[in-house]
Amino acid sequence: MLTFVGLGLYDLGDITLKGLTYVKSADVVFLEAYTSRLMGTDLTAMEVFFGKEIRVLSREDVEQDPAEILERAAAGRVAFLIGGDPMVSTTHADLRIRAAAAGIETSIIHAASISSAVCGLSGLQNYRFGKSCSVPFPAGGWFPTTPIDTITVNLGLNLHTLVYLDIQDDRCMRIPEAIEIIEDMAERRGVEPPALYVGIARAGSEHPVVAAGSGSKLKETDFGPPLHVLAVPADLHPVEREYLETFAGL
Ligand SMILES: C[S@@+](CC[C@H](N)C(=O)[O-])C[C@H]1O[C@@H](n2cnc3c(N)ncnc32)[C@H](O)[C@@H]1O
Repeated sequence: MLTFVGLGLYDLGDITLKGLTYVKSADVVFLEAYTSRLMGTDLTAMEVFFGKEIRVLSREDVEQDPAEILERAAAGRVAFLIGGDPMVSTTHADLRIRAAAAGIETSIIHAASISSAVCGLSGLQNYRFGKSCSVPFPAGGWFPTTPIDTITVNLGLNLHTLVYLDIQDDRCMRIPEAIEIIEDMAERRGVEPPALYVGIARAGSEHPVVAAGSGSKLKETDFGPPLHVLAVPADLHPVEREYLETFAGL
């Protein structure tokens, strides 16, 4: 049995009761911390909380060589832990398909996702979002411009864009850096950079920071520690504008 268990957004209080019950009954517990991360806890605290040893998996373990996960799931109850909701902006659909092809029973225990938390914290209406995108750290000569293309297409359709920020082993991208990169991409593509952003830090924590404004304003805003995410709004509905004025300093 392979169960994908969402951990929610910030700390150990965010897993659902269903998720907690399953993890406590699991024979093996795996954690992937490369698509998202709970910044309000750490591995040791998680092991104590669940009363289980947790094996941390790399992207290669999951996407290229999942044989061990599948073998353990064929023999017993495996909990596969993922930040947020397990199938939102991850590639774990592939692992679930592989498990099904191997005759292994699978299930998903959902949890809060950044994709819905952004709507609550910003007031941007969820049905007005277009395709989302991710801003990666530039590496060597590699400087993709896909995010600005996605934002530009969405703005042309009057749709909001959710912009995920890169997570690496030793660093998580912050809002000011992401805006700098998006503006650089816009210049390379010869398009106008977004006039308005909403930046959100530590959704799910007691004190998330939410700020709306121009690129130059948000680059000067102190959002505190990661995780950070951005939204690029399309034309604001009057209620969206009022919400941002009330809760995000627009
Ligand atoms: C690739 S998405 C994975 C989404 C996850 N499966 C979910 O449902 O929430 C991860 C990105 O979302 C953003 N993110 C996730 N959790 C966050 C949080 N609590 N606060 C702010 N941004 C967050 C960060 O930009 C992070 O790099």
